[in-house]
Parts: sequence; structure tokens; C-alpha cells
Amino acid sequence: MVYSDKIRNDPYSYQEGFGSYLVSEAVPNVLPDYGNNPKKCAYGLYAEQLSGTAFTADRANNQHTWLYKIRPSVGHLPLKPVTHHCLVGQFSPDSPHIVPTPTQLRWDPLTELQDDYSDDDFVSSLRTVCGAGDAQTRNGLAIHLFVATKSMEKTAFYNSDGNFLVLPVIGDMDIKTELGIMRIFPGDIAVIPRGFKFTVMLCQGTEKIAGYVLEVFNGHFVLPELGPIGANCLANARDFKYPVSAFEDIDEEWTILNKFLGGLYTATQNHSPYDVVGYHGNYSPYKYDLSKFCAVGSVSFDHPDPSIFTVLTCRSDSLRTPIADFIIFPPRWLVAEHTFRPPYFHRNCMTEFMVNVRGVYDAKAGGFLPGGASLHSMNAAHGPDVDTFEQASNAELGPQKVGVGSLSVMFESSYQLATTEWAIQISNKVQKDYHKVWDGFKPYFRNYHNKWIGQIADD
Ligand SMILES: O=C(O)Cc1cc(O)ccc1O
Ligand SMILES: [Fe+2]
Repeated sequence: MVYSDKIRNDPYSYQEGFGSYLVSEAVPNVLPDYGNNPKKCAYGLYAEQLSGTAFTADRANNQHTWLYKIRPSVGHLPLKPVTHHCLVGQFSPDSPHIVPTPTQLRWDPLTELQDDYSDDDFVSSLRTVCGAGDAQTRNGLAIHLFVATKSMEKTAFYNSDGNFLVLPVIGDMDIKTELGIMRIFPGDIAVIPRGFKFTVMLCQGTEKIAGYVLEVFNGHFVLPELGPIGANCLANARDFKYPVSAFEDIDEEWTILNKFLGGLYTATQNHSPYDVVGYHGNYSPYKYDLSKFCAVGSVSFDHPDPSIFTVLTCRSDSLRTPIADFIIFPPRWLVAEHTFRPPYFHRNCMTEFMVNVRGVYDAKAGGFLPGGASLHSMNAAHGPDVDTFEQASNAELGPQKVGVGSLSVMFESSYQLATTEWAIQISNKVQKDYHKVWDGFKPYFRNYHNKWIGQIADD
């Protein structure tokens, strides 16, 4: 079932269409008739470009937006470091706060942290779970957790390290951005590209927001190629929603927070940064309702690879190895005959970080809980647990709807991810017995083999 924004009580308007060149004015005739830098902008505004790619990036991939602002962004005091004990930006095995492990990992709901974490807003709550590479050479990614009980107050955050894909698990939130405001529910994602200032607020009646952030240090998320699928399906371009211009003209002290090389920096300014009265461009925050994903699967036999469920991909320079794919396992019909239907046993040359947003995941009979996560690193063997294997290899195969009321997602990366000390030790959420879900596969072969040997002996 698709959850329309009306049902989900989204009061805001949006523009539609993935990667569109958008035009939005909060006041009529804000944008120049032609060109970007008139000698004097309308209404005495300041023109400012926010680039998402190098000036010379090829036209098909070039991303930039022109903002028409009450004051230019540069009017703030110098940025100074602030301590932030849980953000990590360097992921080599000998970096501080890194505890790497090749073993299969699963966490109890990290979204259910203990009381001593209960007074955070979105930014102060960010805790890095794992990552690879670093922002300085624009290479790699990081996965963070957020668990916040209060809105950011007169504080705007921008990330110089990469793009944030925000995956809420608990609570409804408003994300105020320089280009306008978006309401995000669990079951949605929001993408906030590098450089955009934003403020996360809890919606009325929401006491807590929690979820995960996939941060990519290079490139941008794009829709995957569809190949023989054709022009439609998976995530349709139209369903990506972009904010419409909204501004405030307030002279009050605001705090600006900036993530830079994995650290956090702060500065103040004497007015709201949300003073963009109009914009045009193709570099923008956006949101997507995952229930609008049109899944495609086998209608004959066998289990296709999960790449068929790719919502967005962030490509590396080699098209064969994405920096990160964002994949979902939505409610869907399984009809394949003669087939072991759950995910197969495998050892992937990619890293798989999974999150259960809600319900039950079809490869795991138990233990992968909403808000919980798992990490199967490159080449780490994994697959269905013993109960799931027994059940699925003996099941009567008729049309079957799986994942009703459920949603699990995967951040799949070509990088080897290193876990943080916080994720492995401090969080206290690693399931010590995870390996036991794969304990007790029966060597059925022996029964057949012994019978066969017996027959040969009888002959
Ligand atoms: O490991 C997992 O559960 C994810 C996954 C799902 C699937 O259908 C096939 C391969 C795969 O890695
Ligand atoms: Fe897998």
C-alpha cells in the first residue's frame, strides 16, 4: 500500500521530479529575468551560488543552485572547533576510535539508547557506527545513528564532508532547509546534499526521532539504470519531492554548526540563515516515500540478486563498483516456483549494512529487530538462519505476500567498513550470540550418501 502524503498529514507543498532543474520563488519576481548575477538583484537580495559539482563537471552531471538571499552566507563569525565525542571521520584500522572486525555483526535496536543519551538534538546525537575512507580525499562513506528528543533551536547545520541520506526509524520530523521545509516520516528518506544548511525539528506530538544516516564523501545519489526493465518502475523519478522556497527575515543570534573533516565546528551570526527568498537550480535537498517503490521480481523461478531493489546509487568513478547502493526490501508478492525464496547463502565482494525499519525481515526468523542493524563485511558468509532455511526449503509454494507491514533496508558498499569503538563497545548493543542463528545446519547429504554407499555394498 502506498501512503499518500495527505494520509500522513504532510502540510507542505513540494516540486516533483528526480534531478529536475527547479525554479521557486517565495515572493513573485525574485528571480532575475535572465542570467544569474544582475547588477542589482530584485528586492535588494544577494545572489549566491551553491555548487554540488566542480564548475567544469560534464553537463549531464553538473549540479548547482542559485540562491537569492536577504544577506550572503558569509556574514558569520569565524568557525571554531567544538568537541563531539561520537563522530568519527577517519576509518583506517589504526585511526582513533576504530575497532575493526571481520565477523558478522548484529545490533539490538541502537535507536533505543539508555537515558544518558536522552537530551540530544539531531546533530548532537550523531554517533558514527562504521565507515571507510575519509572526507579529505573525498573517498568513502560513513554510517551514523541519530536518537534525538529535542529540536535544534536556532541552530543550522551544514556538512562539508559529504551528502546525508537520512533514514528515520522512529518519529516524524520537519527538516527546514535553505530551499524550504520538508516533513519526513519513518518509511521516507531525505537526502541533504553537501553544503546545505538544515535544522531538524520534532513534529508536534513526537517525543523522539531516531534513525540512521548514510553519508557519502564523494559523488551524488542517482537513480539506478533500468536496462531491460524499461523506462518505468523501481523508484519513479516523479515521486522524489523537492521543497518550495520559504524564508524568514529574523535578526536573532543563530548558531551555525559545520561538520568538516569528521569534526564539528561552530560559529554564530546575527540573523537566520533561512533567508533564501527564491532559488533556481538542480542541486537541492529532497525526500522520497519508500512505499512508492515499484518492486520488480521473478515471475518464473529463482531468486534475483537484491540489486533489483535499488532505490538510489552513488557511483564511484568505476561504474561497476558503487560507493553505496541504497536498497530496500519492501512488502511484495513472491511467486517463483521450484525456488528457495528467502535470500540465499552468500559471500559478497561488497559490504552489507542492513537496518530493520519495521516488522520482520524475511531472511531472519527472529533477532533482527526494528531499529536494529547488521553488518556483513566483504566476504563474510551469511544468509538465512537455520529456522528460515528449514521452513523455506519445506514450504508449499503458492503466491505469498512477504513483508506486510515490514521494511528493511540495506546500505551496500564496495568499501570495507570499519566499525567504531562506540558501535562495538560503548553502545553495548552488539548481539554476542548472533553467530548462533547459523548454528545447527544439518548435513543432510550424509543420509543420501550413506544410503548410496549402502546400496553399492548390497550390489
Ligand atoms: O543478506 C541479505 O539479507 C541481503 C540480501 C538479500 C537477498 O535477497 C540476496 C542477497 C542479499 O545479500
Ligand atoms: Fe547479503
